[in-house]
Amino acid sequence: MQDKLFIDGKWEKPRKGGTIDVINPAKEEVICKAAAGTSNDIDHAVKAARIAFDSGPWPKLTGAERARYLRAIAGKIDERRHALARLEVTDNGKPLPEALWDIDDAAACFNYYAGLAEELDNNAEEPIAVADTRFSSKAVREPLGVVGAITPWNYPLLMAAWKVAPALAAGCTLVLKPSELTPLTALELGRIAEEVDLPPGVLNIVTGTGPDAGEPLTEHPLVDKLAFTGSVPTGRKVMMAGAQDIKNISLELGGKSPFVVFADSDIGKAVEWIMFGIFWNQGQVCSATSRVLIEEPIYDAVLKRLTEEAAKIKIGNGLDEGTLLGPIVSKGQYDKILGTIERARQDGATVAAGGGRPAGFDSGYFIEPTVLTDMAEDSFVWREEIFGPVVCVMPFSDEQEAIRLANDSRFGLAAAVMSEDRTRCERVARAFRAGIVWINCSQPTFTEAPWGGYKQSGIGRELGRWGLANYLEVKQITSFDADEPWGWYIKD
Ligand SMILES: NC(=O)c1ccc[n+]([C@@H]2O[C@H](COP(=O)([O-])OP(=O)(O)OC[C@H]3O[C@@H](n4cnc5c(N)ncnc54)[C@H](O)[C@@H]3O)[C@@H](O)[C@H]2O)c1
Ligand SMILES: NCCCC=O
Ligand code: NA
Repeated sequence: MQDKLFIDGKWEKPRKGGTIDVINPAKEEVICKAAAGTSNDIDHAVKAARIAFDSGPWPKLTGAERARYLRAIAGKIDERRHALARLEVTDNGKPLPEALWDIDDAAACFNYYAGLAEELDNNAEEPIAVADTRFSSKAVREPLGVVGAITPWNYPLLMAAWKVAPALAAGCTLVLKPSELTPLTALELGRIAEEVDLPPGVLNIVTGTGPDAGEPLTEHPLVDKLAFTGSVPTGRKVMMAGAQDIKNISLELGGKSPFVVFADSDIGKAVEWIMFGIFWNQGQVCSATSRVLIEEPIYDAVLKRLTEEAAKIKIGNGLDEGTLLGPIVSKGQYDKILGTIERARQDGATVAAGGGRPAGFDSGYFIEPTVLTDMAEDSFVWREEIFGPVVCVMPFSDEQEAIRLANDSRFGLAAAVMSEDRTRCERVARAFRAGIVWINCSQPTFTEAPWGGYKQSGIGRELGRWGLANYLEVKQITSFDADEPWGWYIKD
């Protein structure tokens, strides 16, 4: 199955017959071969999705009927949570407890959007009061059409769920193109779709590389919407490709999110959340708080404790008991992160903890939890996303300076603030130019709350009711209800 594509309800070999090695990053071993889909496969999948949308039952079902499929998918994910989590660890490298959490979140996401699909039966129509009482008007929400969904490797099944669940709830059909680095759990989603008898063509899954499978999907004229999660450079390409046909686009891109810690914070709590903000998932989190700003009176104490605690994190294969930091997802990302640490050193930064490959690891793309200090505000490491377990720490003198430093970025995905003073937290939260703000914590993510970025971190919001709105068109239906003639040209 892994070397096949899921198109129109059937598993088929890619038309050009190519494969991609799927690698376990903890061992640098090939686990299996996935199908290398290309433009012909994408064309076939998009046409299947188009037919399923234009003449199939899916968009015409009631929300409650679609909800039954979504709940069935959630149930199947839940049934095989252990197998899916282990597969995610083997493909991505993350520690097993994190993978289990992701799988549970993915199931919860399908259940949540099942609820919103049911609600659509009652709230898809909204009466609009218009000024001229001879008319009545209403806004009707309808499924947007065929979606091209492109996902990254950091949360493989969860990022797919964030798109597939709301799109299905809305009545759309999809072609999902998962990351070539971690395609396995997305293929399992295809198997689940088959088991729950999702109508053919409603969900199609085409594995392949960005240029060979992703790009043709973004350029396909029969796709109505592109839903993309990934890096800013690729997001830019997706937007440009979508511009050709004026496709609806939502982008969830990168970040360089700040975490502002005020001097009245508890040192232990601050260090724990700083660590969760950057070492969870090996720092491969779009919203990772990778720039930590600490108020001067506690800077030395926080830094000391942070470097001590970072050095204690248990590194290992994600399947091993007690592992809290697994390998980086791929050789490419591993080299990129080590290269950035080296560049930071050359630019004058101090490596206060970690900074390289941990001792005793012969294979696997492992990097130590790394703490950098003394970097310049305009340095590469302070400004660019690293997407690894590397945190930059800088002192600040007052609230105004903290806000200036926090917002001085082309990104605006997330931000966090810690202080005992709730009024100050609220004030700083409002001052951040970011789509997600955490107070006295960093990273907890809830299916019900909107997710997305300001500035170059993206366009649109996933999750919550905003996530459903991504996949709905709004139609105005206005009726002239008066008995008298209109009387503009014909007066009698
Ligand atoms: N904002 C969020 O919610 C969020 C979530 C996860 C990851 N991210 C971001 O994703 C990035 C890491 O993920 P990545 O390395 O997989 O990103 P990426 O941009 O390299 O790849 C993302 C996806 O796009 C595909 N792709 C590559 N080139 C393409 C092209 N020309 N046309 C169409 N598709 C193409 C890839 O195959 C992959 O499926 C980070 O920058 C991270 O911040 C953001
Ligand atoms: N907690 C999930 C974050 C998704 C972005 O990378
Ligand atoms: Na992999």
